[in-house]
This record gives sequence, structure tokens and C-alpha cells, in this order.
Amino acid sequence: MSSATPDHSVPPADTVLVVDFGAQYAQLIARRVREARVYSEIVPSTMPVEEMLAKNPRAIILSGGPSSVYAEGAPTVDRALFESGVPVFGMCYGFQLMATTLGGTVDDNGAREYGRTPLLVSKTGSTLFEGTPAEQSVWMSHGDACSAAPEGFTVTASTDVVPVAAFENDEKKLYGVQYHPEVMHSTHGQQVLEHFLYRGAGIEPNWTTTNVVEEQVALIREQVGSKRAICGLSGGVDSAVAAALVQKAIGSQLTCVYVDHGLMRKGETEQVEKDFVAATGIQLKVVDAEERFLAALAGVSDPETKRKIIGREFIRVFEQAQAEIVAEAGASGEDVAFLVQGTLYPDVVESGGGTGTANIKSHHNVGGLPDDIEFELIEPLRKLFKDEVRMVGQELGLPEEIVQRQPFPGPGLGIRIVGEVTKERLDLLREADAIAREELTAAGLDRSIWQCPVVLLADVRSVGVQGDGRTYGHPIVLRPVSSEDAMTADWSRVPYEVLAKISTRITNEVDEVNRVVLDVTSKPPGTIEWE
Ligand SMILES: Nc1ncnc2c1ncn2[C@@H]1O[C@H](COP(=O)(O)OP(=O)(O)OP(=O)(O)O)[C@@H](O)[C@H]1O
Ligand SMILES: O=c1[nH]c(=O)c2[nH+]cn([C@@H]3O[C@H](COP(=O)(O)O)[C@@H](O)[C@H]3O)c2[nH]1
Ligand SMILES: NC(=O)CC[C@H](N)C(=O)O
Ligand SMILES: [Mg+2]
Repeated sequence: MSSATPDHSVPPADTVLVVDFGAQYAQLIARRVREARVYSEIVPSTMPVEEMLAKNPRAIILSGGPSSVYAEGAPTVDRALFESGVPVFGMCYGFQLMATTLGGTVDDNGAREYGRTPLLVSKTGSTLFEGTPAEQSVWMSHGDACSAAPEGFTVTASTDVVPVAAFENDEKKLYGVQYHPEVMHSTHGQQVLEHFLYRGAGIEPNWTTTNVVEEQVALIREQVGSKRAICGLSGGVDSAVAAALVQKAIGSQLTCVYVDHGLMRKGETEQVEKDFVAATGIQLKVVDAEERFLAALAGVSDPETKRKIIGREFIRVFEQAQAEIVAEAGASGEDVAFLVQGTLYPDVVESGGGTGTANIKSHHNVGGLPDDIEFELIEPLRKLFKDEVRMVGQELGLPEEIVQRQPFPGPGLGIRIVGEVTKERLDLLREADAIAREELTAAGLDRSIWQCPVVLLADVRSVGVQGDGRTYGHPIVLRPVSSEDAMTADWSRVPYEVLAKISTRITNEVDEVNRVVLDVTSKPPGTIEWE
């Protein structure tokens, strides 16, 4: 058996690479390209140009970044990239890098622009700006500016303070803009990006989630052959879609394993057992592993340690389940060497496994995996964003209740108790969470809210007065957020009446809780979960 993760996501023929210079928005650029129905992948700026070209990209986008192109040690890109014939589009830092690498001038002329800025397009018929207005609103975020374009380039736009805000060299298929076309505040940003892809690079917009289904089904069939696979099924969207995809590929050779680790919300296990099986007809094995997880977590309050423990225990339980399935089927150990997980692109990126990005937190299914894992992983959604996964789910015919469910993290309530995780604390949090969910659902807010973690600050106490007596209890935090893909998020403006009702009910109905607070932090700077 091998622990290698085979690349399940062989890029389709028309791939666009997004080179990440440490941008806040690299994921967003990749998403926007896919919205234009062209497949895209993010690569780190440290990847040698030959390696990028070996992926046969149809086009390359250079992202923004925090550095100054002229600063010592700033990330660069080999000039060969611009001479390779592959169309390139630079945005912000990427634009500045293209300018300096090819002989233009970038410096700090004091012309800072942050936020909404009017862009004056001087060549509205150019490849990028065709059909867009002569004045348009764009989103800027820079301190350096290009004062002279490289030879052979036509300047196509400017702003009040920046003479060269966009340029292009059609002959060499090189394009650049100082602003961020990927953010929605740039009013014609998507159009400009599509012009680059379709007109500049000549790519046909034909990537859809249907391609993903067909490709993955074929790949999984080939990989698994006549062997058996198990799938970690949580009742969440990602594992439901992964399971449906694998089931389509290998049918009854798949058994799903639901781990009840005692960190689930109220009613969750029953729901998976009943509704999920009814909707999909999948073979399901439910493992009660509460004692095991709680014993492993005893005395631990550090978030990363919790995550690593949970990741490890998950795998140990899967191994045990595998052994049982082997025994039941009379098969050999080799025959169930595959573990299917519903890992998504953001899980990978946040675990620092994406593009040399920082490790923000170890998602239990990626950065939290133990080193001695012996399964061969099948992660058909590893390169997809949540909304794309939902589309794949729809295509596979999964019911709306499953496809539109709010996300719930694998480590469950274990990372929503700030402090040590104990059975008593879990029971308390489960009650508070059930009340919050019930009221948000009753208010019809399920679809407008991405998810609403309910967090217990177990190590914090505050004074309260209940029934004329003094209490010294714990606060519960409500963290409702809106998001497109969990990479960025804003706090949801839940109506006051709904919040009031939740607060009253939690403090009345849940013992030891005498305060409810609302988290009004976006991501960044906060993450969605507290740990
Ligand atoms: N209780 C569980 N039992 C078995 N596998 C699980 C469990 N919780 C998580 N997993 C595995 O870990 C993966 C990642 O969890 P994650 O919460 O990101 O996805 P999900 O639960 O499938 O979907 P969602 O993000 O919508 O909650 C799942 O796809 C699944 O394979
Ligand atoms: O399966 C998971 N395993 C994990 O370890 C994990 N950590 C966070 N999340 C979910 O990921 C999204 C982003 O969360 P953060 O902003 O807290 O990083 C949110 O949707 C979180 O609920 C996880 N899901
Ligand atoms: N957002 C960016 O890419 C900024 C580029 C560069 N750091 C500047 O300030 O001009
Ligand atoms: Mg989940």
C-alpha cells in the first residue's frame, strides 16, 4: 500500500495558470477564470518557468502581491516566460513585474490608490477593453506605479495619477492592468478578464462541471479497478458529492463510513443514518467513536493540537472500519486500500499545501492527517471550490437539501469550544447550537447565511444575574457569516429580532450560559471558525 496522493486532478487541455505572488486574491482570480468557463490552477511564483510551461498552459495570469518590484528579494519571474509565446496577463504586481522585466519603468511616485478609482480608457477598441466604457470604475490597491510602458506596448488606460494603468502588446500576446479586475468592485473586470482569455489567448469557454464528472469517473474507475474503496461520509456537501461521484464510478465496490466522534451537532447522526441513505441508497457503516475521540482530546486546549489529534483519530477509525469491511467481504487488505475524502481546494490552500502559502490552520483531512497513513487517497474535488462542488452535486442528481447544506467542519464542535473539550461542555454547546440553528432556519436565513458557528468560550466566565441571583457563567459566541467560497467572508447582518430571540432562548434554556455575544469580524482578519 502506498501513502502517495495520486493527482486526481489532471488538468484539462485548456488550463490557465495563475501565478501567485502572495496575493490576497489569487483564489479569486482562479474562480473568475473558471466562471468564464476556462479551467484554472494556482501555482507559486517560486515555480521555475520551465515547470510552468511543462504544464502546457494556454495562458498565464500573474497575480498581485505585497512586494515592490524594485525591492531587494522581491519575487520575480524569468524573462523567458514573456518570450515563450504563451499569452500572459499581469494584474497589479504582475503588471508591474511585466513592465520592469521588459524594460519599462515602475517606481514609487507617491501616487497611491486604494479602493474605488475611475479608470480612463484611451483605447476602447483594444483587446482587453473592447465594448467597455471610456470611463469605468476599478478597484486599485497599490503604492508603486508604471510611468513608462516597455517598448512595443500600447498604453490603453490611465487614471488621474497613474499615466500607465493598462497596456497591451497584441503581437506578443502580453497584457496588463494596474488594477484588480477579479474583484467585483471593478465594474467591467470580468469582461476584461474574458477578453484576455477569449480574444487575447483564443481559448474556447468550454470547461464545465460536466467535464469534471466525466473525467473523475473515468479516472476513479481506472485507479480502483476491481478493488474496494471506503468514503468518509459526514452528511456534509463535499463528502456527499465525492461519494456520489465515486459511486457512479465503482458502484457497490464503495462503502461509506460515518464517524460519530461525539463532536457532532444535535440530531446529526440520526439525520445521516436516515435521510442520507434514503436519498442516495449508499452502503453506510456508522462507527461510534465518541469515547475514543474524547479520551484522545482530554486535557488539550491548543487548537492545532486538537486538529492533529482529530485528523489522526479519523484515520485510525477508518482503518478499523476497513478491517471490518475486509472481514465481512472476505477480501484481502489490499482490496480496500482506497479512502475517498471530500477535500476541497480551500482546505488544501489553508493547510498551506496549496502554493507555498502560509499554514493558517490544519484542516483535519489535509494538514491534520497523520504521517503513517496507509490509504491511497481519492479526492476528486481537491481542485474545486464549494459552489463548483454544489454544481457537480446537482449534476449527479443529489437532492437540494444535501447540495445546499451549510458547511460543518470535520473536527466539529471540538474546534468550537475554546478550551478543553469535555462531554459536559459538548452537551452544553450542542444545546446552544441547536437553538441558534432552529431560530435561523425559522427566520428563513439558511440560504443567505453561509454558516453560523456557535462557539463556547469555556475558559471565560463573566458575572450575570439570573432569577435575582448572581451567576458566573460562560459566554456563547454567534458567528454568522456570508461567503462565496469560505476563503473570504463577512459577518452576516442578521436582523436584531432574530438575534434577540436566540440570545434569550440560549440564556434561558442552556445551563451555565449567561451571556451571548455576536462576532462582527470579517475574514480576513478573523477566520470563520475560532480555532
Ligand atoms: N463525521 C465524519 N465521518 C466521516 N468522514 C468525515 C466526517 N467528517 C468529515 N469527514 C471527512 O472529511 C472531509 C472534509 O470534511 P468537510 O467538513 O470539509 O466536508 P463535508 O463535511 O463533506 O462537507 P461540508 O464542508 O459541507 O461540511 C469530508 O468530506 C469527509 O470525507
Ligand atoms: O472539514 C473541515 N475540516 C477542518 O479541519 C476545518 N476547519 C475549518 N473548516 C471549514 O472551512 C471553512 C473555512 O474555515 P476557517 O475560515 O475557519 O478557516 C469553514 O467553512 C469551516 O467550517 C474545516 N472543515
Ligand atoms: N496589490 C498589489 O499587487 C500591489 C503591488 C505593489 N506592492 C504596490 O504597492 O504597488
Ligand atoms: Mg463537514
